[in-house]
Amino acid sequence: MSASSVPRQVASPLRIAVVGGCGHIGLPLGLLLCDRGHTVTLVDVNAASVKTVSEGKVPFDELGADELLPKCLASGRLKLTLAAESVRDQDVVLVTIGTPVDEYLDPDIRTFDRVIDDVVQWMRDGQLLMIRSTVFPGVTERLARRVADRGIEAQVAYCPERIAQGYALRELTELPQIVSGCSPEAEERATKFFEDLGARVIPLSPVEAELAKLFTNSFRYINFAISNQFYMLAERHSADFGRIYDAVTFDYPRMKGFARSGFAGGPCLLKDTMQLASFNHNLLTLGQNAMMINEGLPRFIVDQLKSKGPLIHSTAGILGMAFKGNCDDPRSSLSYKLRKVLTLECREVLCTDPYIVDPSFVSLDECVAKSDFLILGACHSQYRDLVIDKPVVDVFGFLKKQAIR
Ligand SMILES: NC(=O)C1=CN([C@@H]2O[C@H](COP(=O)(O)OP(=O)(O)OC[C@H]3O[C@@H](n4cnc5c(N)ncnc54)[C@H](O)[C@@H]3O)[C@@H](O)[C@H]2O)C=CC1
Ligand SMILES: CC(=O)N[C@H]1[C@@H](OP(=O)(O)OP(=O)(O)OC[C@H]2O[C@@H](n3ccc(=O)[nH]c3=O)[C@H](O)[C@@H]2O)O[C@H](C(=O)O)[C@@H](O)[C@@H]1O
Repeated sequence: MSASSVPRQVASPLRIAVVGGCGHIGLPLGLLLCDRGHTVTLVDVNAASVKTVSEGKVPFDELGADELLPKCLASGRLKLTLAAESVRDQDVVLVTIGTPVDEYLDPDIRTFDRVIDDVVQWMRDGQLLMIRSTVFPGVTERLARRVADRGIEAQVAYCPERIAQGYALRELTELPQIVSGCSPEAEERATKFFEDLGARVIPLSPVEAELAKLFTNSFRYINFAISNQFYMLAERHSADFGRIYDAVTFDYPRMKGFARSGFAGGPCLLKDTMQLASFNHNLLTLGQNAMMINEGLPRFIVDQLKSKGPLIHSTAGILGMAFKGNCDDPRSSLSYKLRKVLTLECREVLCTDPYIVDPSFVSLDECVAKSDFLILGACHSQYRDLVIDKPVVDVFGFLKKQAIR
C-alpha cells in the first residue's frame, strides 16, 4: 500500500479518541482514521511515546506509518495527549490498551478495569465506546454494565483488531471487520463506522466476537504446536523435519494450512490462548499442551545439541532476537528464552539482530565469526541467503543454501 495515495474520505467525519493511541495497534489505527478525515486524539499514559509521536517519529516499525504520521500532524486533525479527560469531547472512544495475563496466566482484569475507570469517568451520554483490545469472554458486557451503573447513556461495542503487526495500515483496509454491540444501536453505529472506511462487516454478539478473536489466535498457536511437536519427533529419529514438511505439502491439498515449525512467540498468541482458557484452564487442554510444546522448544534444541557433545566450552550465537521475522519487537520472543538456556550451558552466548538496538548484541559478522554454532531465532530476510561454514540449527526451515547441523 502507498500511504500517500489519495485515501477514501469518510462521509461523516467524527471526533475520535484512541486510548492506548501510541501503541502498536492504537497508532496505525489512529493514523488511518485521521487520514480518512476524522479528527483523532491519541491518548496514552506513556509520556516518552507521546513525545516521540508528537515529534513525527513512529516508535516502532510499521509499514507506511513513517510517511503517514507527519501528514496527519500537518493536517491539524491529529492530536496527542496524556490526559484521559480528553475523551469527554469525542463522539467515539476507541480502547487499544494492552490486555496482559498475570503470573497465573489468567487475564489481569485490574489493569483493564483501572483504564476503564480512568476513561469512563470522563464519558458522557451519546458516545460510542468501542473496545479494540483483545479481551476474554464477558468483558464487553461487563463493561457496558459499568457504564450504565454510572448513569451514562453511552453505547458499547467490541470490534476486535485482527491485523498482523507491521502491516496494519494495509490490513486495516483489506480485512473484514468483526463487529458487535451491547445494544442494537451500538452494533449499528459500529457497523457504520467501519462501512464508512470501506470495510466489509461481519456482525456477531459481543461474546461471539470475543471468542472469535481468541479462537483465531489459539488456533494459530495450537497449529504451530503440532508442527513443533512433529519437529521434535523427527529430531528424535535423526530425520529432517523440513524435508518431510516439503514432501507432505507438495501438491497435496489436504495438508494445506499445515504450519512450518518455529518459535511461536510474540505478545499475542500465547497470551490470547491463555485468555481463552481464563479461569477454565482444564477446558483448554489443547492450549495448555500447545504452550508446553511451543515454550519448550528452546530447551529441546539445547538438549539436542548437548546430546551430540558438551557445550560448556563453546560459544553459541543466536541470529535474530525479535519475536518474528523482519520485525523490531522483542516482546515475548523465544530467542530470549533460548539465550537464558544457552547461558546456563555454554561458555558464552552472542546475540545479533539488525532491527533491535541493544548494547549487549554484536554484529552479524562478529556473531558468525566468534560462535562455534548458531541457532536461527527470527526469520529476518537478511539471513535467508547466508552461507555459514558452521553448524546451524534452523527450526523454521528458513535458511537457503545451508547445511543444517
Ligand atoms: N500487537 C499486535 O499485533 C496485536 C495486538 N492486539 C491487541 O491489541 C491490544 C494492544 O496491543 P499492542 O498495541 O500491541 O500493545 P502496546 O503495548 O504496543 O500498546 C498499548 C498502549 O496503551 C498504552 N496504555 C496503557 N495503559 C493506558 C492507559 N491507562 N491510558 C492510555 N494509554 C494506556 C501504553 O502506553 C501503550 O502505548 C492488546 O489487547 C493486544 O492483544 C490485537 C491484534 C494484533
Ligand atoms: C499472520 C497472523 O495471523 N498474525 C496474527 C498474530 O500476529 P503476530 O504479530 O503475533 O504474528 P504471527 O502470528 O505471524 O507470529 C507469531 C509467532 O509465530 C511464529 N510463527 C509464525 C509463522 C510460522 O509459520 N511459524 C511460526 O512459528 C512467529 O515467528 C512468531 O513468533 O496475532 C495478532 C494478534 O491478535 O495479536 C493477529 O491480529 C494477527 O492476525
